[in-house]
Order: sequence, then structure tokens, then C-alpha cells
Amino acid sequence: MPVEEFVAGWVSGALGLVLGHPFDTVKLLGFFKGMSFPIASIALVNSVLFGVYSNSLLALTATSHQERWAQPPSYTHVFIAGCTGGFLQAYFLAPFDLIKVRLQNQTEPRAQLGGPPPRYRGPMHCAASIFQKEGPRGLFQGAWALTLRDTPTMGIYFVTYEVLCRQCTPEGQNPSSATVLVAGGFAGITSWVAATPLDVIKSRMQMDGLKRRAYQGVLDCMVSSVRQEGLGVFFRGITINSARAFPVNAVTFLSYEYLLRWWG
Ligand SMILES: C[N+](C)(C)CCCC[C@H](N)C(=O)O
Repeated sequence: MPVEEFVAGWVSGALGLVLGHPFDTVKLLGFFKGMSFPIASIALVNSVLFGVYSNSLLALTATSHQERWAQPPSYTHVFIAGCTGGFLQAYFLAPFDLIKVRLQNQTEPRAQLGGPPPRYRGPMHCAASIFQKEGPRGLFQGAWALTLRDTPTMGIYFVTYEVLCRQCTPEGQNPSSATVLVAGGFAGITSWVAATPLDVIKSRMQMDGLKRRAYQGVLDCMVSSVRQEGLGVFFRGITINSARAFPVNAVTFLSYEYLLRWWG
């Protein structure tokens, strides 16, 4: 199994993430909180995404990444491979994303002298206390909503990238850096716009039981959120998600493509 894709995904994901983190946190007030942890985790998660995506395409079309611009795979194959990558990475992402959301939502001012200590002192403490209270399953709270969010939208992500690259590149040639940046940026925006409704639900499931009442499941969370806040609830954070998505995914795809070209 070719491994370059895993390594390229690893590095490119980390680079994209550093750029996007302030955007990611601004919607929750607490700027650089929890930065070191996602950098380490994105490496793993992005390598699973790109590695599985590329190896699924290899299985479906029998073309390796070196041959892919000369013999482009069909969009159906790109979509299926993207969904497969999205589905599998969701399980790696779930515990890390849970911890990120829990820490970012911890916006109470730092414990003052004599005041109560914060619930979580950092990512490791957060992971350990969830594990102690609820066991390993606790670390996967919200994982189902995350899987529903990422499986189709990662298909959309790679299809958008491919469509835009092919549109701007003469047949059989490698896309230029500018094309990769723009196509990667728009792939990020399109998939985040599609993912935002389930992103809202996913975060609520991850915070469930901590601040508010327990939901029965994903559907119950959707229905009661809409009842209480109207349909607009599904578009919460869509602007900040899109603003973040462009630079993050432009850099992710550019570094991914360059690393792969560099390795031949
Ligand atoms: C599928 N979904 C839209 C959720 C994410 C697509 C882009 C993933 C990228 N690592 C980022 O953080 O932007």
C-alpha cells in the first residue's frame, strides 16, 4: 500500500491547521486555547483521510497518484473514495474533536484565587477525566453525528477540488500552484457549507449533559434545536467556517500536492 499519501496528508493537514486555528476558536471566544493538541491530532487524522482516499482511488481505478492527472478518475470514483476517507477519519477525529470542543467551550474566566478550579485543566486532563467517568466510550461522544457530517461532505470536498483543478488545467497536465490553492480553498468552503448543519448538531451532542439537558440522539437534538431556535440554527457559524476553510484547505492541498510531486 503506497504510504506517501499518508505522510503527505500528515504534514499538509498540520500546516493547514496552524493557519485555521484562530478562526476555529474565535466563534467560541478563547483564541489560542487548545492549540498544541489539535496540531498533533490533525497529523494523524489528515493522514488517514488522504491515505485512505488515495488508496481507495487506487483500488477503484487502478491508477496511482503519479498517473492521476494524466488519467483522471471519474467523479463518481472520486466521490466514493472521498466518502470512504471521510468515514474512516471520523473515528480517528472523534476523541480529539470532542476534547477540542469541550476545552473551547470552557470559557469561564481562569479560576481566581479561592474560586473553583476549571473542570478541565488541559487536553490530557480532559481526556483522562472523560475516560475515568465514562470509560473509553465516553471519548466517542458525538462520534455518530461527526460521521454523518464527514462522510458525504468529504466526498463533496474531493469532487470540488477535482472539478476546479480540471477546469483550470490543460488536459493531461499537472495543475499550477495558483489552481491548487484556489481549488483547495473552494473545496474547503463548499464542504464546510454542506457540513455546517451537522456541525452544529455534532457540537451539541459533544457538550450534551454538561450544560444542558440530555438529547435522545442526533434526530432528537435536531428537532429540539429547530423547535427552540428555528431553522437558522443549522447555519450557525457558517461564515466563520467558510472564512477559515479557504486558507486552511488551500494550504493543505498545496502542501499535499507538492510533497507528492517532490517524492515523485
Ligand atoms: C468535511 N468537513 C467539511 C467537515 C471538513 C473538510 C475539510 C477538512 C479540513 N481539515 C478542515 O479542517 O477544514
